[in-house]
Amino acid sequence: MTHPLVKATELSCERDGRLLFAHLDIALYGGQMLRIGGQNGSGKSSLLRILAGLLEADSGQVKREDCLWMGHSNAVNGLLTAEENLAFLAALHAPACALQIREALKKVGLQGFEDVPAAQLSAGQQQRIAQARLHLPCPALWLLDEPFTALDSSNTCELERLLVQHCEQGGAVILTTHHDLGAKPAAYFELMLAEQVLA
Ligand SMILES: Nc1ncnc2c1ncn2[C@@H]1O[C@H](COP(=O)(O)OP(=O)(O)OP(=O)(O)O)[C@@H](O)[C@H]1O
Repeated sequence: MTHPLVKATELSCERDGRLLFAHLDIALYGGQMLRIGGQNGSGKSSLLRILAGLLEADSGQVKREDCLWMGHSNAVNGLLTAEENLAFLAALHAPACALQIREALKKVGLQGFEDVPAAQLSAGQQQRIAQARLHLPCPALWLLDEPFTALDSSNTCELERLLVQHCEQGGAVILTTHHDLGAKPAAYFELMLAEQVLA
């Protein structure tokens, strides 16, 4: 193994007077997947946001490579078409040409919807626009917050397959999900957050 794509040391986080986690160490290498689990409000999204650099921990350190972030809200703009949205999201990492964008939309089943404003698409279709980013050139480390929300069973299976393939090709995935994964890479780990209350 070389160096980890993300390494967190001694992380602690408290929100609204509640200790969510403390002294947490995480190191994830290429080829590995980590699922962060736990009940609603246990701190899964908070931890993922800290790993992505979107939220500051109360203590501890995070070192990581560039990452692809997909949050709870899919960052899709209802006024833009599916194609325009994906072009915008792709450009956060590497600009993609029109052909690549159309191919990626096709891979998530949005062929024929390229020119439709996202506001006129269903929640699952909007989620699939965001998911299409995973079919374009992007960083090796993927941080995904509840990526299966609003996806039907066939798209759920397809996304699971894609995540496994990404790990098998040397990428790494950290995700939060309440969904039981049907497909996992060989190097699969789970971190369950438990609710803790400050004394
Ligand atoms: N913006 C915020 N400001 C203050 N507290 C917050 C904020 N967002 C979340 N919290 C608190 O942090 C705690 C953990 O929230 P978080 O969203 O990390 O949990 P979660 O495990 O991802 O929950 P869920 O499964 O419902 O998505 C909750 O008690 C919540 O009230």
